[in-house]
Amino acid sequence: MATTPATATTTREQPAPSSLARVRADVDRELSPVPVSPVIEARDLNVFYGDFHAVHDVNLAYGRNEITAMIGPSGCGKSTVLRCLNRMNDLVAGARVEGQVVYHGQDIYAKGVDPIAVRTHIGMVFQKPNPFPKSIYDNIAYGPRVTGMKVDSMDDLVEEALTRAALWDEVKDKLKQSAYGLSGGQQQRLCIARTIATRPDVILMDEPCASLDPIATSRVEDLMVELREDYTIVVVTHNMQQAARVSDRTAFFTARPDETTGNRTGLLVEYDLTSKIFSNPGDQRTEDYISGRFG
Ligand SMILES: Nc1ncnc2c1ncn2[C@@H]1O[C@H](COP(=O)(O)OP(=O)(O)OP(=O)(O)O)[C@@H](O)[C@H]1O
Repeated sequence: MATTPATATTTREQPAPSSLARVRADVDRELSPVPVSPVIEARDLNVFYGDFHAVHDVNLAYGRNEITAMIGPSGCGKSTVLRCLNRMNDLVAGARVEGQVVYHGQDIYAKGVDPIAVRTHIGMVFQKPNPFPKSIYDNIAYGPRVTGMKVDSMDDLVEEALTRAALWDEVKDKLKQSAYGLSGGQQQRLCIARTIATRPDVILMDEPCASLDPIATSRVEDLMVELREDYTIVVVTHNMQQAARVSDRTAFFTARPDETTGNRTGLLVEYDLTSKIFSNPGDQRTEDYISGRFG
């Protein structure tokens, strides 16, 4: 069984477009070429929707306290892979997963593993902010309550989660008001706070800024970089500037058409440090994509 992620095997000389060069000094840091002691790892991951082979043989390790971006053209399987990482695909009719997702040494698809427990450790933030039709306070308290989490003071936990999500100052005087009264960007930070409240150590984000304006996007990106200190973050994004701005490592996926059926199966092309992917990718397909030649 292959456990090492795909890595570049060739060196290319053409530089990436300057707009994708790293622009945030606070993101850069020294990292080993592959993640040391990954928190979560996809091994020989294949995903099917009915007869359709959506994702082929993905091997990818997600480093502790790192932000990993998954990028690639529409339909290459990024969201499908993301949903495998906390068994969200269990909820999709007809979806079937083969291979392993190993979280702290445990295959989360092994017999007897409770998917709800998995999702409290590996939380997810979706493309559209989806607060519950409840107060701001109850949105945060909901997860700890339903999972029976032992909490000394719910008030403290709510404050802590909202503070970590950089929202406390904006909402501390209206905790009993409906979450629907918040702006889209605030709602997304509330959803991040709600995820944090169950004390996960991995946060999955599926295009978390897709419905936000540039200012709200920038707040969420800042938050991601702050949260990296305590969490392992995996983000699917269509926005290559965003991947270049916030992530430590980037995985580039593409979709390969089947010669007989024409069905397009997603595969991992290349995975490396973000600075390398956007300046000197090892695969022509990556370079074509990041330079806008296809996708
Ligand atoms: N619930 C589903 N049932 C059937 N096929 C699906 C389902 N979800 C995704 N697919 C198919 O699986 C493939 C991968 O989809 P996925 O959404 O993971 O790709 P993606 O790279 O995230 O795309 P996008 O960037 O457009 O969101 C696509 O061909 C898609 O049509």
